[in-house]
Amino acid sequence: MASFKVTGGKKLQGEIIPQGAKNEALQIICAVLLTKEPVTIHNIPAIRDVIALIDLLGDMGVKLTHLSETSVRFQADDVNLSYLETESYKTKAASLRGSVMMLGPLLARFKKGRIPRPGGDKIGRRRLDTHFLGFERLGAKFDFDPEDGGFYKVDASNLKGTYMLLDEASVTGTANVLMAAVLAEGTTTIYNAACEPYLQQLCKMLVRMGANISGIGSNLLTIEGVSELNGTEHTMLPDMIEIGSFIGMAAMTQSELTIKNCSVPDLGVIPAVFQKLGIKLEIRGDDIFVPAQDHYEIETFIDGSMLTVADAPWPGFTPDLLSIVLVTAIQAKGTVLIHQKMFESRLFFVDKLIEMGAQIILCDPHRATVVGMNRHIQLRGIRMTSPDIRAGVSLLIAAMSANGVSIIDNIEQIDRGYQHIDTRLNAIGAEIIRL
Ligand SMILES: CC(=O)N[C@H]1[C@@H](OP(=O)(O)OP(=O)(O)OC[C@H]2O[C@@H](n3ccc(=O)[nH]c3=O)[C@H](O)[C@@H]2O)O[C@H](CO)[C@@H](O)[C@@H]1O
Ligand SMILES: C=C(OP(=O)(O)O)C(=O)O
Repeated sequence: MASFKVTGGKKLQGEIIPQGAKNEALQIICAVLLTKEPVTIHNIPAIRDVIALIDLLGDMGVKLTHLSETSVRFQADDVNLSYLETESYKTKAASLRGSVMMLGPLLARFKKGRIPRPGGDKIGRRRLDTHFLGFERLGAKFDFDPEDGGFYKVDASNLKGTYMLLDEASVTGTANVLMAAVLAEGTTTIYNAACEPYLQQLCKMLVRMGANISGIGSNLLTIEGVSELNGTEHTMLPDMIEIGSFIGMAAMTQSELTIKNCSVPDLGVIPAVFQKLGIKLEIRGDDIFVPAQDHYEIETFIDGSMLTVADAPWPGFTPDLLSIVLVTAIQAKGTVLIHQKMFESRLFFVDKLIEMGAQIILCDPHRATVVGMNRHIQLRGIRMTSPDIRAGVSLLIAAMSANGVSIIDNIEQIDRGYQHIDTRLNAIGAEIIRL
């Protein structure tokens, strides 16, 4: 288990380039299974989950050509389906959440698929019902017997397009069902589809491969099945969660930071939510400039009541940035209620922030009130463990703003989603040592 030793109180200065988007990469890389032709993908983030998924595809016989540090050509012309029966597949696929999205392409192209219960952040119950209900609507047979190796098995000898209303606007669920539907016979309509930029990017890539999809960007997707898809090239958007994390980091450390090439139109309400915390941002072309700010004051609602920041399916505010907003509010002036509606164990990390001196009341597993300290009291460095990716980075932000030295254990969690974060932040003034 690796750790970060963080010396707090260092200001950042300069420019940082966000990595390619983690959650987009996981969908896009699974989609290479849909064709036997080469698919070239650019701006791939060098993070643990993505590296693990690429390795897994390699083990399945997908040919990998590393064209540069961030570009890979994939060719799935000789996939070894018997690998799916092995212990190695089970262990590797179970190590990340994104692997579940191999199922849709496997069903579409090879008529069957299996996946162990996927990993990912332990942030509460993480159902897969939407995925399997969707596959069943397309005519697949689903089987899960915990006694039989713990695999979800799906058989789809004859996928047929249909109308379906998803039980939740699940991000990975929509991607999975969409990838199964593009090669199914006839018309599939997916209502209550998730429509994050990750999914919009996936749809655009599938269209370039020859798929027929309308309603892209909305919660109603219509797919006319085709019999084959061809190869393509795809470039990942910058990671909007990293961009939000850098905004929070700059504010908490009183740093002046330019976040480069943010693809601002794809950020939805993210900049506005940080602005509601009182943080000044300037959009300069496609960059976000965060000036050094000694103080920032949380807005109230129009009627004067306390601000609430809550997550919601896109175009609402992404749950993956709530932990960052929470930590950023610690040194604001004013009070904010953070309401994490989707996940039930994602706010427990606030106990570490409280130990550092933050004024936070955990109201229940879904809600925490942050009483901003307006820098009257500085956080103090402590030893802590990172429970999940976003809590991990929130703790890193807290440690970077604190007096003294902090140790953050279990930084493998951070590495799942943030590429070389220590090196990149040290280059602009942070003091983080990987132990
Ligand atoms: C690999 C990947 O892409 N992971 C992301 C993906 O996970 P993932 O696709 O696994 O998450 P889902 O979108 O399926 O659901 C996330 C949670 O939100 C709940 N839920 C979902 C939809 C809804 O309309 N109402 C609702 O309450 C679900 O019950 C679940 O607890 O989307 C999540 C929600 O944006 C993000 O946190 C994860 O980073
Ligand atoms: C929850 C997340 O990831 P995963 O779904 O991969 O666990 C995340 O990226 O914040």
